Amino acid sequence: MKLSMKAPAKINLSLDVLGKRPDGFHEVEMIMTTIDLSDRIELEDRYDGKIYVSSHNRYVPDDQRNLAYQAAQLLKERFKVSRGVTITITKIIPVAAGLAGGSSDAAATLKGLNRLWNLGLSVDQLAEIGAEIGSDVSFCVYGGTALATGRGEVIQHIDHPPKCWVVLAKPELGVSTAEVYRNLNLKNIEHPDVHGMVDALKEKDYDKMCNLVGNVLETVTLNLYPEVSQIKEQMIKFGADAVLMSGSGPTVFGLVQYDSRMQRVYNGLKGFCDKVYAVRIIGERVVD
Ligand SMILES: C[C@](O)(CO)[C@H](O)COP(=O)(O)OP(=O)(O)OC[C@H]1O[C@@H](n2ccc(N)nc2=O)[C@H](O)[C@@H]1O
Ligand SMILES: Nc1ncnc2c1ncn2[C@@H]1O[C@H](COP(=O)(O)OP(=O)(O)OP(=O)(O)O)[C@@H](O)[C@H]1O
Repeated sequence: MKLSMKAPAKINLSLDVLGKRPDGFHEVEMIMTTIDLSDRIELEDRYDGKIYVSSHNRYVPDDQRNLAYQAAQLLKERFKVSRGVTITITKIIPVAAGLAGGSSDAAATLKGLNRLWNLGLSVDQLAEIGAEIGSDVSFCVYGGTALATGRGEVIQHIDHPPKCWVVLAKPELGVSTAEVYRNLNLKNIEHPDVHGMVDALKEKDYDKMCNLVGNVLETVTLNLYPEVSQIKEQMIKFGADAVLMSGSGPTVFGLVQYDSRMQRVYNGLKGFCDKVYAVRIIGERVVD
C-alpha cells in the first residue's frame, strides 16, 4: 500500500526565549502557524522490514540522519513493527531555513505510518513521540496555529491569523539552529509581546498582529549573516505590512494584506534573492 502526505512549513509570528534549561535547551514561548508551502511525503509499505528514504536534494541526508527516517525508526522500534517503508520526499520547503521543513517531514511520516501500519495512535500520542525527534515536530503533527512553550513541544491551540499573504525570501545560506541559540545573549533580550499576539489573533486584528511580530533570535542571525538584514530592508522598502525572520532563520517573511501589494513585494524580492515564494497562511488545523 502507498500513502501520500502533505508536510507544510511553519513561520513564527512571535518567538521569545525565557532562559536556558538544565538540559541545555532553551525555554521558549512562541506562536507558530502553518503556511501553504509543503513538501510531499510518499510512504510505501515494504515487507523486508527495512527503512529507505530518498529526497533527491543534495542538502538532505538519505539515511538515518533524515528526520523522516528517524520518525519511521522510532515507530518501528517502539511498536515492534515487522514491516518497513520506503519514504520518498519531494522537497519544496527550503532546507535549514527556519521553516521546520525536516520537522514537518517527520510529522507527516508519523501520521502516515500510523495509518499504514494500523497503529491506532491518537494525534496527542503522535505529537508526544514527535517531541523525541525535535522540538518543532509536535507542532507540525498538529499544524494550525499554536502557542508553543517548554522547549517548543508544549502545544496550546489558539486562533488562526486573519487572511493575508506571506512573502518568503530565503538567502543562499543555511543556518544551524544550535549555533543561533548558542550565540543568544540572554542578558540582552528585548522580549516580544507573545500574549498580545495571542489577543491580536483572537480579535482578528490584522494591524495589531503586524505591530506585534517579534523574534529574539533575529538579532543573533542578523549579526552572524548581515545579508539577512538587507533582505529585511528590501521587504520593508517594497511595502510589506510586517517583516520578520522565521525561527532561527535565515528566511525572512513579509505579511501583506492585498494582492497588488503582494505582487510588488514578490517581484521586488525576486530580483534580489534566489528563493522567493508568495503563499497563504493556512493557520487552521487540517485533520488528515
Ligand atoms: C527555532 C525554532 O525552529 C523555532 O520554531 C525551534 O526553536 C527549533 O526547533 P528544532 O529545529 O526542532 O530544534 P531541535 O532539533 O530540537 O534542536 C536543535 C538545537 O537547537 C537548540 N535548541 C532548540 C530548541 C530549544 N527550545 N532550545 C534550544 O537550545 C539546541 O541546541 C538543539 O540541539
Ligand atoms: N527531511 C529533511 N528535510 C530537510 N532537512 C533535513 C531532513 N532531515 C534531516 N535534515 C537535516 O536537518 C537540517 C535542518 O533542516 P530543516 O530544513 O529542518 O531546518 P529548519 O527549517 O531550520 O528547521 P527548524 O525551523 O525546525 O529549526 C538540514 O541541514 C538537514 O541536514
